[in-house]
Amino acid sequence: MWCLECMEARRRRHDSALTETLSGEMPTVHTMPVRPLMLLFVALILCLHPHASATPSEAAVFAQLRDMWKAAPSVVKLWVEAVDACHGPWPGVGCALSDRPNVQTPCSILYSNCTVITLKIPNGNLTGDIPLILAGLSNLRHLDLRGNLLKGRVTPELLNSFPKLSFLNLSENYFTGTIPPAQDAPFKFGAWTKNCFSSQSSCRLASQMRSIEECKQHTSLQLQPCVSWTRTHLLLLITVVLICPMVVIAAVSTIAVLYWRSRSMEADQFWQLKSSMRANIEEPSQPSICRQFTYQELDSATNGFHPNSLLGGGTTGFVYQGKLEDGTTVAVKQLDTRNSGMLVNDEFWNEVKVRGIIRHPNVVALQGFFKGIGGCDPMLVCDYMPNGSVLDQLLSDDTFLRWPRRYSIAHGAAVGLEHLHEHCTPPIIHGNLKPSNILLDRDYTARVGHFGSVRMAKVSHRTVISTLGFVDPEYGVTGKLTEKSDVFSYGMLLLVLVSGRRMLQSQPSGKPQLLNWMQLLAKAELADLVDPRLEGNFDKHEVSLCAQIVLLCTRIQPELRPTMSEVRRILEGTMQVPISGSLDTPMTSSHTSFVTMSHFSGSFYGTSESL
Ligand SMILES: Nc1ncnc2c1ncn2[C@@H]1O[C@H](COP(=O)(O)OP(=O)(O)OP(=O)(O)O)[C@@H](O)[C@H]1O
Repeated sequence: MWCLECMEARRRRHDSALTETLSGEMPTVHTMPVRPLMLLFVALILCLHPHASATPSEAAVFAQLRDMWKAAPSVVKLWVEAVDACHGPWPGVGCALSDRPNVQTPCSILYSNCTVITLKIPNGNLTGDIPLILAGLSNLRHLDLRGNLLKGRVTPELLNSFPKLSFLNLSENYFTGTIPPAQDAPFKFGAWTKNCFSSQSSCRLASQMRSIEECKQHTSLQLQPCVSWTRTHLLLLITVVLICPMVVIAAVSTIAVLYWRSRSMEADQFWQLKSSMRANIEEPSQPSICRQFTYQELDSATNGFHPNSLLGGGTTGFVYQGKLEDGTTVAVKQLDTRNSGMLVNDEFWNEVKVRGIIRHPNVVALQGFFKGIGGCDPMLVCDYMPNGSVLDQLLSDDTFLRWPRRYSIAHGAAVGLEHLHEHCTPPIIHGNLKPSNILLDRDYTARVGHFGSVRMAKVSHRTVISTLGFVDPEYGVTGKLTEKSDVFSYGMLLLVLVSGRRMLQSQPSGKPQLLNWMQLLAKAELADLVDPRLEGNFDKHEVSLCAQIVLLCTRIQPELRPTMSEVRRILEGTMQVPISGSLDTPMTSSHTSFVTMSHFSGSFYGTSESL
């Protein structure tokens, strides 16, 4: 469009038009007598200044504009093609000298370098978009196209193509889109009224525009739907604005309070736990661990005391295996008060509660009790020992206790008894120590079980004597149980561990073999004493120690028997066996001395007469 050939063609057309004009087609006014002179003058000027006009590019722009808008009843019709835009009487076009572009000047033929600075075509019925070729009027400062039928978008790019524009009047057209933001408009003054520009939100026309209906008639106006702010919306907005912060504040405070309370509860629990621990340590008599069971609990734990749950039984009742609701396996001992002569009174239960807090690796823990309400037998609930009792192990054909395990059981039972005698306040006397009451946990660690029940229940003399062989003969005389009674029983237990089950079997006479073995002990060879099932696989030194402890523990005079801590230390090898001045036979002698190792190297002397 702006090429040189194009402009040259126009130039030629322009020259021919001028020739035509000069040959007589000028308006009537020019047919006056001065006409030849004027034409001659113009021709002379044009000869002198062949380029005395708007710039070639501007001329080309106007040529196109005239082609484009010539149909419209506007000033464009008066643009005479034969005359340059800046020199001819072109209505609506204003020019200035190129070196003084700010001052509009009638660009007479005396001046050559003119440029278009003003274009005013108001109310000219111009249609279509703003022609982009207008950008060719690079010095345009004033553009007035108001009151036409122009439409389309006035984009920032279009406005930027008039870098020198200072006044723009596009009002009373049908432009759409949004009013260009002020920062995008290079001009100082802009007039946009009575168009179809929408507001920034694009939902309605901006102020001072035409009506929407009018715009819709002349344009393809499409507005985005507006959110109409009704009163309800406003109320909602106010509510949200007011309530949201309150809700947030309430939530934050609630969380803070809950957090603070949980922290203080944790602290309370910590101090409660700490003080309860202190109470347990400082007040061992507090029955905090031993709990009272209901009959239903124990009934369902033992599957209704089903025979399949029966573990064994003794003189004071039967023992059942049970499973509590929390999954703990327990041994439930039913106390047969009717047949055993046990007196189970308040004193008994108080004692049970005290015993219930004792926890030691060599003592079977008492977990709880049932008081025997409603004609039901009272019961004691203990830790279940998976490997049963020493009695079970020795009598069983399936299991066989090797010597190291027997020695460790002897040691464990001694430690357990020592704990009851010497570390509990007041000291606890077992009163019924025997192989069925030394129980074995999963690791075959010996645990003293069912301790104290004989003493606590004040059982009849007959009941205790029924465990003949293990009971201190002194008890038969005095009816009084002491720690030394337990020491005697321990001695007998040790004898059983060394010599095996033969001791536990009864003779046809009904007398336990054990008594015979006690008689034999004094004179028997060591090898004869040891359980033949061991087949000689035992530690001779340990067996000797055990034999000496048996003799020490079974002395007829209780005060000459060792304490359980002494027994434990002898077994551990941290204490020598006390040397007596003379040989003291067990059970028979009133002599106060201890036996020596030398007694085991040969024969034992003396007999057990009293049992
Ligand atoms: N806590 C336990 N865990 C596993 N088995 C046990 C437990 N207590 C007892 N038993 C089993 O029950 C058997 C009998 O125990 P119980 O205490 O009734 O015998 P006992 O001492 O002869 O009786 P009593 O003390 O009435 O004379 C034991 O030999 C053992 O097999």
